[in-house]
Amino acid sequence: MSVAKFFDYVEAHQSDFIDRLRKAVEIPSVSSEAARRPDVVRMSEFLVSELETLGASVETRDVGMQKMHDGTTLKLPPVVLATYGNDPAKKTVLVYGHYDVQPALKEDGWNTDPFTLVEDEEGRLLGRGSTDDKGPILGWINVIEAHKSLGLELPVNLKMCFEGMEESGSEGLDDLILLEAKKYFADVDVVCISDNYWLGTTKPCLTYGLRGVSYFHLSIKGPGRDLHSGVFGGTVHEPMTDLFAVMSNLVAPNGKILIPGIYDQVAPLTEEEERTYDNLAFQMDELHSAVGSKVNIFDSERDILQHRWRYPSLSIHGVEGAFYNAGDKTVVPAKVIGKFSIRSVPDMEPEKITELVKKHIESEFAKLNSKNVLNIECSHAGKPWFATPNHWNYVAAAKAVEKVFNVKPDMTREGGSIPVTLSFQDALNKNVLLLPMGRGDDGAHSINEKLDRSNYIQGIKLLGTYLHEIAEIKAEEQ
Ligand SMILES: C[C@H](N)C(=O)N[C@@H](Cc1c[nH]cn1)C(=O)O
Ligand SMILES: [Zn+2]
Ligand SMILES: [Zn+2]
Repeated sequence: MSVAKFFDYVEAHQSDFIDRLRKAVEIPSVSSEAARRPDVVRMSEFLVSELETLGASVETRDVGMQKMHDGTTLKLPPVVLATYGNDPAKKTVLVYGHYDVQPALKEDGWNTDPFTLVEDEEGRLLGRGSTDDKGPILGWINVIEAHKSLGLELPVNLKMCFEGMEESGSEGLDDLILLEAKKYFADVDVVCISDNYWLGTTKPCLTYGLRGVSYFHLSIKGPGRDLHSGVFGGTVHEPMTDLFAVMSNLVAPNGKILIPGIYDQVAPLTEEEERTYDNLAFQMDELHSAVGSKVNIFDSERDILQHRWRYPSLSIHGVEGAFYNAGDKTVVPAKVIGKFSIRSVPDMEPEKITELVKKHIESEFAKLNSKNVLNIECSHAGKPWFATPNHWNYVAAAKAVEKVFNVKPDMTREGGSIPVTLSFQDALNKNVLLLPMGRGDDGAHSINEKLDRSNYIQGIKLLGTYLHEIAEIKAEEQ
């Protein structure tokens, strides 16, 4: 079938699709904040309603309770499972996305309210979740709408799995995938996830690798309450001083991780892998514009990509319990929790990472001779993922990119993490493809997150065309 009618529909309904994204961005579905949990649930209800209106069969799955760090529990948001089409003669494509978002406050430096979708004069659709991952999720829904309105059958059966905890470790989802592998997901042929970004700003890509992530909470407590630094400073072991001493020995300013043994598990770089970095559409100035300055550690594009994709990194994120407001409060915080994470790569194992981190931190803390109490916990961990990109799933996606963008896609890996990717690959034993919608400078997790109007609209065409190309794959190509 020619996709021309579908393309025309998408072009003509841009405003409707942007309105749908506007409604989604208005729901502040921040999974990491307990107070926002009702909004995360509201976001799931929004998706259910959109999908049901379009005639999909939808169910929500309760995935249990989340144990919070203070010992309380909180109900996890539901996983939305939906099916559109159920023809045994067609292939079945499972698509995954997440409807939760990272936190965002105007005071963080946003130019506009993060939970109001604003289109600027350059066609950038600004708002939290626009690119990560509400735009792509709605992309699939828009594809269904276009086909339904045009009276066209989808060329495949579409199964959807949308979760609300991806930004907080995908709690509960692995168990559901294992439970449903031979039931709800039994007839899945291939998996497609749109939840990452082009390498730069101009060329689409298909992605076949992700780093894993292990997130740590390092707490140090001592005094029974916050103290006056004038009265007690110099006379007590201060948790914040201990925390800074320990945390300053995690990573060097040049990015080298200081935890002994951490690089021992990293797979060596082969000549074959080295060649995959040749001719990628990635320029230093694109990195500078995505970062917002020229603070790159490495001077070559190749080194930058290798340190983003195939070497581990350690980032320090923040300190809970520390004084951080404007002004000069002279407090000694009684308990502080340092937050950091390690992006892991093949062949690193989360259990080994945690063991090495704990050993190193305990030994650094012991050197301080402090009477404070230290506790270190891994709050969530996901493994790195790697797929073979010559599967027909990738062939279909590459053809779709050529039809929509008139260019062959770059084949990339990604520095971020989507732990469920590996869960689907292992539990269903099916090929998984990452098919990004947004650009490398979208600012996911940052201030002023955006999705360009053209990426949203062309992205809808891409997702729809990919489904058509999957249907076109001949038996001998499989
Ligand atoms: C790549 C994806 N869009 C994403 O942002 N993933 C998150 C997942 C995560 C894990 N812990 C917290 N968030 C990421 O890579 O940070
Ligand atoms: Zn994210
Ligand atoms: Zn995401």
